Amino acid sequence: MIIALGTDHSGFALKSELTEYMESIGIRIIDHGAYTPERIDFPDIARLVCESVRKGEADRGMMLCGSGLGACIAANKIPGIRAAVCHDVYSAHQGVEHDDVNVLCLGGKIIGPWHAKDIISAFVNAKFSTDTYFRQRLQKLDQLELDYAREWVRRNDVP
Ligand SMILES: O=C(CO)[C@H](O)[C@H](O)[C@H](O)COP(=O)(O)O
Repeated sequence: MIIALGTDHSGFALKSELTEYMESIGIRIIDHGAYTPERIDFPDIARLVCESVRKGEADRGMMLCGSGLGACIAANKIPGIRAAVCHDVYSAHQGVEHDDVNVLCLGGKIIGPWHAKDIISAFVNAKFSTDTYFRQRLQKLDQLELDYAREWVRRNDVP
């Protein structure tokens, strides 16, 4: 599996502790930074990670920030992205199985590397369910995205 990986400064230390493990379990990483611990805004990195997923360069994405929350909010602004903060193993696999989560968000100030490794393993080994009703819910998520994009276009008087 190919994972587009990104972090801001607050997740930088955790990212550094995870890459070797990820490669050891067969994950190929596309590293979108940050490459140093200097302050950097998570929306800028989330854009790169999510674009990588949207373009199909990566199968899934992973974003780190201090809490995981800012990264998750940013990622979920991007069409086609279903990001989730998962700080437990159950959410990490259930999120993929039921909701087709495609960007895992972790908080570098919240969890340590050992717990993060278990969560990553659960995330990458999980597959979206074949049950029709989960697919129907995804279609409803897409419809929400479309409806509000249309509303934005109307409100901003875009021809
Ligand atoms: O957790 C975050 C957003 O949800 C960020 O990664 C930052 O850690 C947090 O906002 C604090 O920012 P600062 O620039 O480190 O003060």
